[in-house]
Order: sequence, then structure tokens, then C-alpha cells
Amino acid sequence: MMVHSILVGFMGSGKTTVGRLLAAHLNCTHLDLDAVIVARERKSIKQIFADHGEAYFRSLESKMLAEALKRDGILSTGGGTPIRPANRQLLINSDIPVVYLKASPEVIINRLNGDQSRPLFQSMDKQKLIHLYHERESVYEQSATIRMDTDHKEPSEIVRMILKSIGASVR
Ligand SMILES: Nc1ncnc2c1ncn2[C@@H]1O[C@H](COP(=O)(O)OP(=O)(O)OP(=O)(O)O)[C@@H](O)[C@H]1O
Ligand SMILES: O=C(O)C1=C[C@@H](O)[C@@H](O)[C@H](O)C1
Ligand SMILES: [Mg+2]
Repeated sequence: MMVHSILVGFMGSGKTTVGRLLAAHLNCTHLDLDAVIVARERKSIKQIFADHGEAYFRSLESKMLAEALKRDGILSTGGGTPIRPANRQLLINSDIPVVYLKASPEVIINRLNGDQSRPLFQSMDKQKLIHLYHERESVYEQSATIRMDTDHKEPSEIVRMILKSIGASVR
């Protein structure tokens, strides 16, 4: 058995929120890669970054991605998961629909306003965030089989759209 679909996208695009809802609809397991890492390390993402640095987090993320792809259910990745070419290759080779949840930088900033749990988001002003956003856009595009605009859409509506399109996904 393999995962049914994988969600990728920038921080705050809704991968965790939509993934949980989608799995509930399909009555299947939801795996959240960030949550898997937090459980394994018994530390928050913020604490892992603070104690060991981003490189340590990224190696764990790659390792956990390979494990997660062997499991059944919906997989929500972290916002930076597709940055590593090897991770992108794993996603592309998985033959599972990869959904890029897209949200504009303005919407992302609004959604994450006051967030204390994302070290990268916290470390950036608006201009830096927009820069990172544009740097990563093509990485999400390359990893995904389907792109979905999530601005001004309720998570439940996004779930409906995904359910409709995963049957017809073409890479
Ligand atoms: N479609 C949406 N409409 C409104 N708010 C949303 C939507 N999707 C997510 N949110 C809100 O945005 C915040 C971030 O969502 P979520 O944690 O699902 O993002 P994420 O993509 O998993 O981020 P990360 O990459 O950091 O894990 C949450 O407060 C969530 O409720
Ligand atoms: O976009 C990113 O690089 C990140 C997104 C989150 O999901 C976490 O994986 C972490 O905060 C890093
Ligand atoms: Mg998440």
C-alpha cells in the first residue's frame, strides 16, 4: 500500500490543515512530516532549529520522507521538503499525486500572523519572505502533478477540489 496523495507548498499554504481534513474524508491515515520529526525528536521544530540548526533538521526530514512514502494515507510535507533535489526525486518517483497548495505571500502572511512555531517565518521580514517565496515557487511546481490556488478558499472547498482532481492527475 502507498500514500494516496502528497501535499506540498509554502509555509501556511494549508498542507497540515487540508491534509488532516482530506484524510478524514477518505477515512485513511494522515501523516504530517513535521509532526513525525517532532515526535521522533521529542522537541518542537523551533527547538530542533535552535539546538541543532537547519541542516540537522533537513537531514532528518529527508530520512523521514523516505520512510513516510512507504506508508499508506495522506502525506503533508513541510514547507521546505521539496528544496532538496533528492527529496523532489522521491516525490516525483512516488507515482502518487502531488498537490501543490498555492497561496499568495499576502495571504500567507495573514494566515501566519502571530505564529511562534515556524523559525524561518519568524526570522524574516516581508521582503525576505517574498524573496524566499519566489525562490521556492518553481521547486513546488517541479514536484507537483496538480496545482491548486487556495487564496480565499475554505479548507473544505480545497478538499473537494483535490478529491475531484486526483483521479485525473497527469504529471
Ligand atoms: N484555506 C485556508 N483558509 C484559511 N486559513 C487557512 C487555510 N489553510 C490553512 N489556514 C490556516 O493557516 C495556518 C497555517 O496552516 P497549516 O498549518 O495547515 O499550513 P502548512 O502548509 O502546514 O504550513 P507549514 O509548512 O509551516 O507546515 C493555520 O492557522 C490554518 O488554520
Ligand atoms: O518552509 C520551511 O522551510 C519550513 C516549513 C515548516 O513546515 C517546517 O518544516 C519548518 O518550519 C521549515
Ligand atoms: Mg504543516
